[in-house]
Amino acid sequence: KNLRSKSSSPAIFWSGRSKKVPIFLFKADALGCNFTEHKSIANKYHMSFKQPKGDCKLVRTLLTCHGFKECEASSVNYNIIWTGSHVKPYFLSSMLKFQKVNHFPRSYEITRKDRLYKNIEMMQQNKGFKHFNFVPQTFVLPREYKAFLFHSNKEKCLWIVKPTSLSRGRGIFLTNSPEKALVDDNVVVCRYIDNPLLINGYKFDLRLYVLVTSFDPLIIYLYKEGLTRFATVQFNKSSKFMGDSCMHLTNYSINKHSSAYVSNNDASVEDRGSKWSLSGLLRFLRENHYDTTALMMSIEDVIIKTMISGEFAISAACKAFVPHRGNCFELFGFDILIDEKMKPWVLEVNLSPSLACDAPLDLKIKSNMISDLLSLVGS
Ligand SMILES: Nc1ncnc2c1ncn2[C@@H]1O[C@H](COP(=O)(O)OP(=O)(O)OP(=O)(O)O)[C@@H](O)[C@H]1O
Repeated sequence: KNLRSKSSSPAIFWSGRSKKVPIFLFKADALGCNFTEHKSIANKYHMSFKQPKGDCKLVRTLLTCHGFKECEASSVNYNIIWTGSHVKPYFLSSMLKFQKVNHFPRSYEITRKDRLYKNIEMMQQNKGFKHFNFVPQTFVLPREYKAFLFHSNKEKCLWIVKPTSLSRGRGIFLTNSPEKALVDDNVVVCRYIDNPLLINGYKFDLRLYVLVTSFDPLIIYLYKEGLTRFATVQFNKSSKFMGDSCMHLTNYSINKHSSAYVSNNDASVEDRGSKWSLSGLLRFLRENHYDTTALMMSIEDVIIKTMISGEFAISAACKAFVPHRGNCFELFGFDILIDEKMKPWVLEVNLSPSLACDAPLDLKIKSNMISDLLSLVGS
């Protein structure tokens, strides 16, 4: 019902979740349309830096450039639905063989912080802790406050508290006193990784793009390029600096407000300023004698294991609601922290990772990535 309630603009519809998320349906004009010319399109944007605004703008622009037309949400004659959130089961079950939607049912099993940890914890119990020890220990408060107190009293350490209802670093704080983690809001509290790998003294994390085209069998693609996001204050693990979010959080949305944020207006330079590309980072690490092949192998390993932890629930939901094997695909944004022992930690898996292009480097990486994704999904 909600999916079909019209908004003021005829082509944009709203799904009925707490956050209002636009849903776009597209129809291919030309049969056999593909995205093999995506590089020239990406370059065109790059050169003129015609910045697509908002997440769906990039997808919409790429699709319209390739002959797709946005169609009425009431249309049953569409090729692809692109939406920021899940679509309802009844909608999925009406899909025809050639139609695609950019989410799997129940993929929140890996994109919700609490569900992700519970699923990984289950794998730790069933398959051996050491094989699935790549997500920081997590408690959901107030529900698990007792268990949290028990663990935090056993071993003194730093915890990072994150409100479940907020994103982009909002409301996050560090604490070494467990009772301070109990606030009015529902939160997840995670063991703080206090030995991050540093570059020039700064903490960073990775945003990697992972496409799943099937959960049964599991088919995962890791995009070759990604983003490296730096904190803007040099790292110091002393509890004196616990309150400095520009030291401990690497979110762009937090650090962009810092006077120390260095933006990079040249997309051909990939290791300058507060945001680098993944390849810029790997080049820097290689030059400094780190084993980047081993690092990427362990990153692939944790990505695959993360997907395996949600595989059972998601493929069961697919069996129940998705009529054809190729109807669903999904792009996930993995946030990965590397510690000083070169061990990757999965901090979070983002549903509908941001496709906003605030800098030329974002545009270059994200437009190429989305073009490749659409080519792959459409082939
Ligand atoms: N367990 C941890 N140990 C060390 N640093 C962490 C940990 N968890 C989060 N961080 C830092 O805090 C930042 C924000 O955390 P996280 O991405 O989980 O929160 P968020 O506000 O939900 O962000 P997003 O907008 O990506 O959803 C991360 O980018 C990372 O720099």
